[in-house]
Amino acid sequence: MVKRKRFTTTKQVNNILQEVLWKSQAVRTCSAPALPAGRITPLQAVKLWKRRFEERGVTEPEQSSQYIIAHLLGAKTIESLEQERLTEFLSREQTEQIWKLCTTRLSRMPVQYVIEEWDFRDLTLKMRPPVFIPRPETEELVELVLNDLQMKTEMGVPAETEPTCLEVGCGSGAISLSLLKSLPQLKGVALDQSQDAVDLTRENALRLGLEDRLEIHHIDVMKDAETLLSLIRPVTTLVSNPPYLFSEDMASLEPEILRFEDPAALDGGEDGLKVIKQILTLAPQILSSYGRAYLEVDPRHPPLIRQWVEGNVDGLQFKEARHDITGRPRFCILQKEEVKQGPQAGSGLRN
Ligand SMILES: C[S@@+](CC[C@H](N)C(=O)[O-])C[C@H]1O[C@@H](n2cnc3c(N)ncnc32)[C@H](O)[C@@H]1O
Repeated sequence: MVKRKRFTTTKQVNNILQEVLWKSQAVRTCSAPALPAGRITPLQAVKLWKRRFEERGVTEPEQSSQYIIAHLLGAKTIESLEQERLTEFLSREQTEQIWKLCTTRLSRMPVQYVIEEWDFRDLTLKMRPPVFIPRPETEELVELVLNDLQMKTEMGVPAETEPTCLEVGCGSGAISLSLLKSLPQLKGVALDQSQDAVDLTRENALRLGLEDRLEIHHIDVMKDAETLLSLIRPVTTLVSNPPYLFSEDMASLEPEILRFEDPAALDGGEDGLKVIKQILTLAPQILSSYGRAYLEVDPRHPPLIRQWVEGNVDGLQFKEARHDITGRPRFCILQKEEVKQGPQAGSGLRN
């Protein structure tokens, strides 16, 4: 399968210098560069826009130009197009479309929003600002959950514990929809505090024909915990890529993120743990016995989470931290344990 790859791999890129450059070049209004006088080929357009992006300090100039032009030619990548296609003249309408979308990219809108779709594992998802654009490391989180769930299935899970999943903070639906696509027996519930995210997850579920196995709710876990607990039955899997950036790091995000993505999707408060702590507090009530929670986190988080859970949450055990392909501890796995009978059994947060 031809797949587009995200070029920026982390949420957090210090790009202050580029922001200064961008401002000093006074391209805030992003006036549309003039259309070429004569006819040009896709390859010439790629080159021309790569140069223009470079001149204006747009990140990933070559990939941006290539993805936009490939998209307008009905392909995912330039490499997947035949040489003939790349060297024949574009029509006037095609050229105008390329100019329009590339000019939008000059405003620093991420390419994923410009072309209105992106690939996540084997899915192509609709993308719309300000809903969070899925990152490559989250594909690793899905892989981790799938491996665990597949292992359980192979070991013969009893019928009464058919796999069910709750995702907190579904965004575009990337995680839930990937899990459902790979596991036909899985049913899921996805929620988000953002109505835009809820709408986009619903749209993506419909496009992929997965809507019958995914319940989607507009819920803020910080404010509507009771509504959530009254809505769902205990699930075997709780998964989340929550907002986990430390607030102080928000200002150094690249302009693509700062200007277009919902800050509530990224900002995890002073220590990046605001939403994570709430999810873990609720986890013992959300999970069925021995059900597991899988979280994507900042590399500084795993020891803090372990310590906090041990001191504050009954009935939940920190199992392990897993590393991403770059070797950084980015995923936490926790498991619901049976609590010995007592006044606080299964109640989540300790008093
Ligand atoms: C980092 S994004 C992840 C989106 C998607 N799961 C993905 O991996 O592409 C975090 C998501 O959590 C949502 N979120 C943030 N705070 C929340 C809260 N208190 N309750 C529910 N969802 C929340 C945001 O709206 C955002 O969609």
